[in-house]
Amino acid sequence: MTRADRGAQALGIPGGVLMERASVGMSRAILDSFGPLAGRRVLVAAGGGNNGGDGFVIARELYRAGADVAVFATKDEYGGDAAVNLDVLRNLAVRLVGRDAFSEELAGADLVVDALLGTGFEGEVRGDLSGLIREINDAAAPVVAVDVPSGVNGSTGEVEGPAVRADLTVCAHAAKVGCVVSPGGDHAGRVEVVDIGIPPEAEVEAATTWTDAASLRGVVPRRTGAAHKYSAGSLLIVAGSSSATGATVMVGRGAQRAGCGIVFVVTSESAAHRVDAALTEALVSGAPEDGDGLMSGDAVEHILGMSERASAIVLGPAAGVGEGGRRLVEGILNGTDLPILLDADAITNLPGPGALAARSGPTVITPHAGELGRLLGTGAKEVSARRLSSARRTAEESRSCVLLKGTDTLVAEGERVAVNSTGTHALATAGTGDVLSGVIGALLSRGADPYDAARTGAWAHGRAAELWLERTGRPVESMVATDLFEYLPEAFAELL
Ligand SMILES: NC(=O)C1=CN([C@@H]2O[C@H](COP(=O)(O)OP(=O)(O)OC[C@H]3O[C@@H](n4cnc5c(N)ncnc54)[C@H](OP(=O)(O)O)[C@@H]3O)[C@@H](O)[C@H]2O)[C@@H](O)CC1
Ligand SMILES: [K+]
Repeated sequence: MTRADRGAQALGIPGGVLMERASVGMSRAILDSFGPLAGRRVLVAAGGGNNGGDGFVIARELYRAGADVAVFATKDEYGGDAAVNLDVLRNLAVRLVGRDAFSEELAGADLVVDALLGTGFEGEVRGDLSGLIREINDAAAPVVAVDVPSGVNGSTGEVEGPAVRADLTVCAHAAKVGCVVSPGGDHAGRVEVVDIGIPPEAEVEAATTWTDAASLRGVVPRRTGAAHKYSAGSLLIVAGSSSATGATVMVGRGAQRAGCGIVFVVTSESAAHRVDAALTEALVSGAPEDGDGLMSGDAVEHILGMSERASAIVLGPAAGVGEGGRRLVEGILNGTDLPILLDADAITNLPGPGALAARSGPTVITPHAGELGRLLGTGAKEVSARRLSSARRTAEESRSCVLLKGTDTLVAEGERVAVNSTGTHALATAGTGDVLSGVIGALLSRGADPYDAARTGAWAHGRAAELWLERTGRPVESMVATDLFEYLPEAFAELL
């Protein structure tokens, strides 16, 4: 955003013009959501930078719409465009209130506009601003955040102290990373983006992008006229144990619904017949197991033999954690250059992200915060607090593609990070991760590169859950992972 903004000014567009366009657009979005505001009381809390400057213009616009507007400005002296716009307010019947009147204004407000801190903020909120933020969060009135909820790091989504909880965040030019990546994203409420007139010459390629349907156009591999089952992608799934067959079945069915031509499964010897019965179209075989019914390190030879018929491998779900599992993962990683997705137990069986760096074949890992916290040795809490940097760091150290699960599923590879735009709380249920592994595995088997396979898989998986909600009208709590199979084809259809 900073580069785009500077680029626009370097082309000769004055900063004040950008501020005016941003704030007029934001005001329109505010009126669309909360209007009409004639006769209603609006309190604008404006900080000392350009975010506060936006607040001054919004105050003027909402005043023009008939609102009774009060403005509290944190600074005595302003400079630049913010000063110009504050001076305009002095000529209007907008009330400029001091800190002593802030709490009373807040109590009487019908709407609060948070223009304290925007993209210029990082770290922890200093001084009296933290008190203001706490008061805003305790107030009854709905809150609109300007550009970023104050206290949220707009570039990372990290939140180190108090941060505004908004009902609506109006962003200039593009959704800020901090408004969509958790925990910042959980503070933003609904996010609306307003055009501020940045010309294409000043556009920059963002390292962090939003995975929506448009960004996936042309990415999903198609089956050609002459396809046979192998050319349509053949996936080898190595999963499950004598006491856990469900995960294996869900990976398999997810892969089939994502267009994989043929699915092979290797699971524990004593579980193979049950998986075979549940996966009609797949070829299932059993591998040597240990006394606990987990595939043992001795299974490697059988698996590598099977892999000769596959174009990609999914390794992990419910395969067990321990010495046998570690030998299994190590043997497969070293034994083939096929694209491999590691999930669940396979991730837990890795000694660290560096263990993947030596692979020459493409690798995807799909941890949740707990699994990634174990892999990095930092713990789930640290990963949840710093999702973007945790995913980036893992991608760098493992030289792999990392999909970090969550309400804001992140896909990181090299310098790039994609934030998924689909999904619902319905997905917070057992087995959905297994389905996701199958979907991404299928895309890998069909020739998609890891980054595209992971972000397409995340999008389609989330979209299938949304479609289930839309079509059935049932409460989110009642979805089970197998419900996704019926809606995955429709989700993919939206991308084709
Ligand atoms: N043309 C443009 O530029 C456009 C910009 N736009 C708008 O400008 C916003 C960016 O403006 P910005 O760069 O002025 O930064 P901003 O978010 O107001 O923060 C600076 C203030 O925060 C303060 N502060 C910082 N850290 C702090 C801390 N830890 N704890 C407490 N305070 C802290 C810092 O205080 P200081 O360090 O100076 O004491 C200073 O007062 C952007 O989000 C968008 O809304 C749009 O209108 C489009 C056109
Ligand atoms: K703000």
